[in-house]
Amino acid sequence: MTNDLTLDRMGGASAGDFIELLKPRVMSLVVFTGLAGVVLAPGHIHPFLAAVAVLCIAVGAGASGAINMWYDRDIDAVMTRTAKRPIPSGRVEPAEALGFGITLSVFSVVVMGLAVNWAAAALLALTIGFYVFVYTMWLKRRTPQNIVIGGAAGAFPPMIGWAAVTGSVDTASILLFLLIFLWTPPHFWALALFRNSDYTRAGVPMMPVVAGERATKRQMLAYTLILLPVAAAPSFVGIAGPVYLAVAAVLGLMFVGCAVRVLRAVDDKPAKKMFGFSILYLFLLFAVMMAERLAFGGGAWW
Ligand code: HEM
Ligand SMILES: CC(C)=CCC/C(C)=C/CC/C(C)=C/COP(=O)(O)OP(=O)(O)O
Repeated sequence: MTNDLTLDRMGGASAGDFIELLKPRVMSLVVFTGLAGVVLAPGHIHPFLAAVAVLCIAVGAGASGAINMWYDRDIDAVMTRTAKRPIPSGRVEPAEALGFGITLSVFSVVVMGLAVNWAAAALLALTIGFYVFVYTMWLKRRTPQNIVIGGAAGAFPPMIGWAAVTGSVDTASILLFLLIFLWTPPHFWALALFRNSDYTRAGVPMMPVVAGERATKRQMLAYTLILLPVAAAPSFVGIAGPVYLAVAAVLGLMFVGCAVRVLRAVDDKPAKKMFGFSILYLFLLFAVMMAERLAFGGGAWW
């Protein structure tokens, strides 16, 4: 027996390789926003069921990441950032990854349905399907709007968490969806700007490849500006209060500042900084929303 994951072989691949298929770093923030949906929703859920719901979101998100890696194995092999992934580097067979992803997808949806409710399960299934079929298989290789439309997949988790508590979709949960939906283009295009050569080599029509750097940067600025009122809105529909509003305003202006610096930049540095800040921005917004809710209770006091 050994604890070393690399020695813990499963049909030629290590357990660590299968964990890598779940895209754990990207999915951590997805799970965090899903947890926020659970915390912010009105009503009560048993803490054990809340944990099951968040776990199902985590497993479903990871599973769809594994299917994405199966489908994208050809382009992942030619991009520097992704070439060392388990499938292109030959550590995991494509069929193994696909089977792993499908099994975990079905498992996450069925457990969510049986243990929590079928509204949350249906939304989870929709999200997995959106990431796999709409983003990965349909849009990613066809249009520079791939991540604008496909980005909806990453925006669903708070709605899934919310539905786990309420069994429904509400205006407030749609607002949380909208916040992530509008955040995704500046988040991703910041990365695409400094990974432009990867996407060009792989023939993926990301916005900087197709429309050029200048047009991409202008659109990023537009999205950060639209985000300002949308990110403030939770304080006006009862799911956040004045502390969140102040934080959203400051972080929102900083995000706009990042976009302005990217627009003026002659090198990659500001884009790299903006990508890092985008993750901190979304994490802090949802953290403060949750903290304020847990500290002060419902939105009626606002
Ligand atoms: C269509 C939408 C999205 C696209 C195309 C996208 C794309 C990417 C890419 C390509 C990376 C680099 C990953 C790597 O280096 O392996 C990344 C990183 C990241 N993304 Fe996104 N993303 C999207 C939406 C989201 C959403 C919705 C979240 C969470 C709410 C998210 C959270 C993260 C995080 C936390 C990282 C950093 C991972 C690390 O530490 O390396 N992304 N994203
Ligand atoms: C079920 C559930 C909750 C799903 C969440 C889905 C989700 C997080 C979607 C976000 C989209 C995402 C991480 C795209 C990565 O782009 P890519 O796949 O083009 O990135 P890559 O080049 O790194 O493979």
